[in-house]
Amino acid sequence: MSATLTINAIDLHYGAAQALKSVSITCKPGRITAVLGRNGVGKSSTLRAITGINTITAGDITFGDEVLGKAPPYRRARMGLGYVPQGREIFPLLTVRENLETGYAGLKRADRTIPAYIFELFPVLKSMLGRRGGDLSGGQQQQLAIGRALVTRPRVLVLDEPTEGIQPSIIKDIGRALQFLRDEKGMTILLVEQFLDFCREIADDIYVMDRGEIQHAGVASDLDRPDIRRHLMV
Ligand SMILES: Nc1ncnc2c1ncn2[C@@H]1O[C@H](COP(=O)(O)OP(=O)(O)OP(=O)(O)O)[C@@H](O)[C@H]1O
Repeated sequence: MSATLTINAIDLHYGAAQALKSVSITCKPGRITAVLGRNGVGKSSTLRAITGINTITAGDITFGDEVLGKAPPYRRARMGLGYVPQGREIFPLLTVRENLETGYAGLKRADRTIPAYIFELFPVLKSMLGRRGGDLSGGQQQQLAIGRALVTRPRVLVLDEPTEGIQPSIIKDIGRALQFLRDEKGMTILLVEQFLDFCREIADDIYVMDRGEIQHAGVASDLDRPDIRRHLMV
């Protein structure tokens, strides 16, 4: 069921400005891959290229043995790409249940249920099903955004800075949830992060970006190396 996500030498431009230069990343099933780097180095652009929100100008992205090509975001979601955007983008006026149900759009009628394991990972969502999304704390909204992505039955889960602005106890819950998805569901997980300790703890493979390029590809323990940390210092 799971699939390898391969980003192969992609470029991305905003007008004349080049944001990504020949970026290559391989995300394997049952592993957590983290992309690290300072503000503005191209991390979110990489994720938006994967989801199809932004169009690449060179290279290709494959999902299993399918080339994504020009597939629009909704088709990528149907192929099994789950996305948790930066800033969460939950619907503030919809209830928690309705937010989760927005994940049904690409599913066959028979699959339109909320898998029970989502409430085991994030019990707060069950107790707040009738509350409006906008009434939740930032951390609860992040759990909701992850839950909504899981409703779509992803094979690959892509998360943009899931710990940003979140309190430590909820960061721990999110870390445990990602480890569960990796270990028990064999999911392919790619996350962009600036929080090094979080990556050191839960990531398997890491990529360090600087100025639109991958500067280092390795394993999480490389984050202890001074030459790698140098790329990450503000
Ligand atoms: N829509 C856009 N139009 C023009 N330039 C953009 C756009 N989005 C991003 N950029 C530029 O592209 C570069 C990479 O931005 P990107 O958001 O991918 O970086 P990032 O590493 O995710 O940073 P952050 O952590 O701040 O989100 C930056 O120079 C940024 O200013």
